[in-house]
Amino acid sequence: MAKLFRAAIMGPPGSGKGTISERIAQSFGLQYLSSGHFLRESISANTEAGVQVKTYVEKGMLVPDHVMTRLMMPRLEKLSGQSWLLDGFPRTLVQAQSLNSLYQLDLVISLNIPYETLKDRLSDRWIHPGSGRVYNMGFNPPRVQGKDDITGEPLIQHDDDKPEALMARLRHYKDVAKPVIDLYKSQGILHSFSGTETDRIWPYINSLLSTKMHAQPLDNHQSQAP
Ligand SMILES: Nc1nc2c(ncn2[C@@H]2O[C@H](COP(=O)(O)OP(=O)(O)O)[C@@H](O)[C@H]2O)c(=O)[nH]1
Ligand SMILES: Nc1ncnc2c1ncn2[C@@H]1O[C@H](COP(=O)(O)OP(=O)(O)O)[C@@H](O)[C@H]1O
Repeated sequence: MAKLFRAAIMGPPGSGKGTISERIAQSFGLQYLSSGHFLRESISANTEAGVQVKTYVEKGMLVPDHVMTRLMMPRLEKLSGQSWLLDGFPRTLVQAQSLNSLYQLDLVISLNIPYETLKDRLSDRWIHPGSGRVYNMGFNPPRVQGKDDITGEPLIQHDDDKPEALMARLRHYKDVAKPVIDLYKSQGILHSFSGTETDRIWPYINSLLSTKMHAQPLDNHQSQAP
């Protein structure tokens, strides 16, 4: 059996993390964990964590590090025998250090997408709040306008995806992400991809993952016959 593979994807809001993660999960069988999805799930289930994080998420502010770590770690522990891909976590240096103390990542993907592209995409982004499924009216529209493909429920737009909130969000993202990116660069596991179209970036990510996952040394303990 191949060794476990652990990856994270980083990039500003709208850079295509969710879209690319879905392709990675499908093509390579990694478990996909999205911090934003877990947060929204806790909020709609009205759990203790959900009550704690609601105001931050609604205002587009970062949830405090210790709350985020407490939300994510148990979910990673449950996946102890599996390969996974993290989206949206770690977002700060403190979160990255907490993660590092428990798991060594094999690969971090960083997406660099021009501001104008992000602005256009997010103003066209519609979400199914129950599942986190993401649509774009030009790129991947729902089958029926304004309705989720699976449940038929209405789609919504996040207030913080509107252009007036976006510039501040992107600036903030850059400030917070820089030390995290530097950390992963210094560990030699950071791979950056630039471009304006997911479909053009995807083949490079696909080929990187194929190489990296096949290059993983076999785990002798698990591969030996009993
Ligand atoms: N026009 C266009 N839209 C895209 C492309 N890639 C992703 N999107 C859309 O852009 C929005 C942001 O993508 P998403 O994966 O949610 O980004 P995230 O915020 O980084 O997770 C969504 O509405 C996607 O459907 C692309 O190459 N072109
Ligand atoms: N790792 C994190 N640390 C702190 N807050 C987070 C984290 N991940 C998500 N959030 C919160 O959840 C919101 C939605 O996150 P996400 O779905 O990743 O959207 P986006 O990529 O559009 O920022 C963020 O605006 C922030 O409030």
